[in-house]
Amino acid sequence: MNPVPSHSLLVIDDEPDLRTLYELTLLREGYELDSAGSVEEALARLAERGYSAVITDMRLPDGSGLDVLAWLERHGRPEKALVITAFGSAENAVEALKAGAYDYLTKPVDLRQFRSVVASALGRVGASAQSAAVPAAAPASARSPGPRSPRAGEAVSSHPALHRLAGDSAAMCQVRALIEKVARSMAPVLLQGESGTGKELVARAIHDASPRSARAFIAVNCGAIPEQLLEAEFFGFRKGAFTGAHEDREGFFQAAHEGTLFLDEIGDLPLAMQSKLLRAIQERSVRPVGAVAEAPVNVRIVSATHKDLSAEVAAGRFRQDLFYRLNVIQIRVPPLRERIEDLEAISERVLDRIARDAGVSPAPRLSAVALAQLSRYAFPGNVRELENLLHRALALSGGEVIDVADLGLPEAVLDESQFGSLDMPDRVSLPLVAQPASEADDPLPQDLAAYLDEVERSILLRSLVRHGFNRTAAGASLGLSLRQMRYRMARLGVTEPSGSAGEGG
Ligand SMILES: Nc1ncnc2c1ncn2[C@@H]1O[C@H](COP(=O)(O)OP(=O)(O)OP(=O)(O)O)[C@@H](O)[C@H]1O
Repeated sequence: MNPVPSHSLLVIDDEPDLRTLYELTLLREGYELDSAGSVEEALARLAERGYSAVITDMRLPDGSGLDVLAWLERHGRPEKALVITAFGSAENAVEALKAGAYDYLTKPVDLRQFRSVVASALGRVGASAQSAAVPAAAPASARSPGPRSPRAGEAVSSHPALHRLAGDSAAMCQVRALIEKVARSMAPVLLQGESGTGKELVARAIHDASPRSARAFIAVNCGAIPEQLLEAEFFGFRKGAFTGAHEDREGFFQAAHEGTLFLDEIGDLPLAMQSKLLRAIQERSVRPVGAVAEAPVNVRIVSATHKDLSAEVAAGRFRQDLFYRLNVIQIRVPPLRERIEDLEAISERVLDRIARDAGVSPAPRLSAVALAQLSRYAFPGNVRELENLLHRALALSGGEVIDVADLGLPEAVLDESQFGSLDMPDRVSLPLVAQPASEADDPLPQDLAAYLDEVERSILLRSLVRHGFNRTAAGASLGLSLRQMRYRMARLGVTEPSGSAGEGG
């Protein structure tokens, strides 16, 4: 292998023998090296210069590897951090990953794995890992040392991969910010969310925004594989391992080598397979069925479930130690009804896609009334159900505009109380403008709509003032959701003074 002197590393360990071992291993790979024996020494070196990556032991005489991670984080440093933890201390590994470590290794350190993890941290994908089982080699992705993670309050520069997730609700923005943050590390991610919410799309975005994007993203639906085939599918098999095994075949792990393995419906994995998966994750190596030796693999695991996995653990259906390994970082993908303000953007995106696939141009649009009706539907099947509904509606409409009739949503399935209609008759203003009997002869407004608008505007303003311009609270006091409140304010041109509470809690 060609030396790559441009990569510089800082190795932190208080045991001189181990330091020497790491140094010899890494020097042979062509890296430039510095070493330190304590937190204090490490921070002094880091204050002097930057490195491509830092490799630190967890336990140090004057502190812990986490202190080094915290310093890097505090100073917005771009170095990737690898942490070496004592064997069996999963808590430490999890803590390190949560603190921003790129990856961890357990003692005693397997040198082949060590080289491979360092290469992966430096973006030298494939540099020193075994490659027999690797699918078509792709060029190593160039590493650009960006910030370690977005600081609080800092705008997240969004990666193109994130644009596939339509919607700008607060919940969706948070999901995108988390994806961007976790994409850089090796930490396992657990996606939790109802069926059809977009978990696979999120998993793909994590992969595409990560340094592994040039390698494979392998998606596996754990619930769809017959139990007796699981081991062969996950780890591959050797020719002759069982009847019908006419040739060697790689499994999901080998196919995802140096890439990402997405384990969908992980809660459906039988207990026996859970043990084997845990072992593969801990050992970072797999043994194909019928093989004698294990082969190292470098795979990032993203898993997903619609189940409450901690309840599954409590019920004895899911291994606690595996849950612990998979759930280092959790991202909740909320149901569509909790971010109904995303409906328009997602519908547009879906209609564009359907039209493109069908070769139709321009893409059809939802009429305002159709959108209002959709927003009153709870979407138990989430975005996937919306997609199916739009497919059907498009076929029925046959034109450029999809209207209420094309949606085929019976009134009985629409929920006014929770989701509210944008076009509903005004429940607030009508009773309030009813005049007392003594005023029965007062002149009637010449423009009823404008008159009612004025009444509504004044009520909205009074309630906003009373609630310090907190739109959520003001809306709630009038029996309106935040979305309805926003719509009415926009329609009537009611604005809030700058610096006010806005949406509030
Ligand atoms: N924010 C979004 N913007 C655009 N399309 C989306 C969005 N979220 C989901 N989709 C689309 O909705 C469909 C369902 O998404 P996906 O398969 O990722 O959901 P899932 O949560 O993994 O479902 P399941 O749990 O059933 O496997 C996909 O076609 C996906 O492209």
